[in-house]
Amino acid sequence: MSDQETELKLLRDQIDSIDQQIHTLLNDRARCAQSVAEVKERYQQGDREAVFYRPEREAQVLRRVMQRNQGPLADHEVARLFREIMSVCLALEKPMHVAFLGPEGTFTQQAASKHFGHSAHCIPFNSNDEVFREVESGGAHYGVVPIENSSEGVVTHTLDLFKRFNLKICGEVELRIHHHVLRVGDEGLDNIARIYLPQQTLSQCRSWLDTHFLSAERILVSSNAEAARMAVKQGPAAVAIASDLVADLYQLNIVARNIDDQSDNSTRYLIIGDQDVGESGHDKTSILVTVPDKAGALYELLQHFHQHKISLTGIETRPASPESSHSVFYIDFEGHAANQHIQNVLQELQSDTVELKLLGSYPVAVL
Ligand SMILES: C=C(O[C@@H]1C=C(C(=O)O)C=C[C@H]1O)C(=O)O
Repeated sequence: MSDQETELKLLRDQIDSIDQQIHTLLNDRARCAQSVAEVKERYQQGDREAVFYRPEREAQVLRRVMQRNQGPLADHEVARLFREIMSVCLALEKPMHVAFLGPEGTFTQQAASKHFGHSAHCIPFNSNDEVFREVESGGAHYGVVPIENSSEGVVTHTLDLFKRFNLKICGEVELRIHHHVLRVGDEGLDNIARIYLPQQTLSQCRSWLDTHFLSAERILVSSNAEAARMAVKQGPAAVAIASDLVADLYQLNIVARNIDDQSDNSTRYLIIGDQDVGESGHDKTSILVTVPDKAGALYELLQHFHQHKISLTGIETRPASPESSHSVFYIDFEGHAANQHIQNVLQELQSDTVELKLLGSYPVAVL
């Protein structure tokens, strides 16, 4: 055996022994999760199913993993591993069904996998309305819907769905968005006649497309996956703008990478469900408030937050309805509704508003 082989053998024996320990520990952890499930079921009252998924606990586990990490593995890499470990443990307790805006390969699907890990069963739906409906009817445990993109702003349609459906926000997840140019064949960026892409992709990559392909025809489609389907169907004259995942799914070549106008382009998604989430120690609360359309209404609303020193993380105005004399504000702020000072502000807001809908308190995104 050469010196190199001897040294490698020693190290690989060490790795084998560590793997064996990790393996035993993983199954020990899985057994604990099974016992946790038994306890949850034993204490469940009424005929509702026990709540197995606990976002606040998962956020705490992930935060602790990142805090205690000493390397050489990067914080987000160890957290990603633990994310998957919790995903398999939860699946052992109860397989989670998660609805997302499809088709297969959307950024929303990536967000769902990032949040729940790969052991959750993610099911595509044709619209965000259908995702809300599926969760409300109990067909899926949770849903994942886009709420805000760093370059495009808030997805107002999602906000409006919270008025129509009685669902809670159980979590949030942020996803870095990377768009690429996908194509059949190896012609690089030459001879492109048509570009298939959805509207939101055009908004996020417009300057790059104007600089590189001003003359190519732009054809708007319903999703990045649909763009890829068209690029496959039409051959090398057509390209799709989509993600790595879509490139893999449709076996297209990536001929230009990361064409997003904002290098840190990211989208925030909300996890919707029918569950009140406990405190994780670093939480956010979202509310919908309806106020009369009068001068100073927003000022009065915001004063309550100012007085209680509560930081707002987002505020968006939505029209109540065309004939209404009310405005609706969607407000996100730091803190959990179980905290006394948040309860105080909610009470004050209640007496100042026509309607206050508490959409939920949930852990601030960890990954
Ligand atoms: C084990 C539990 O159930 C689930 C699995 C978790 C885990 O694997 O750590 C954490 C929270 C829950 O989503 C628990 O509630 O503690």
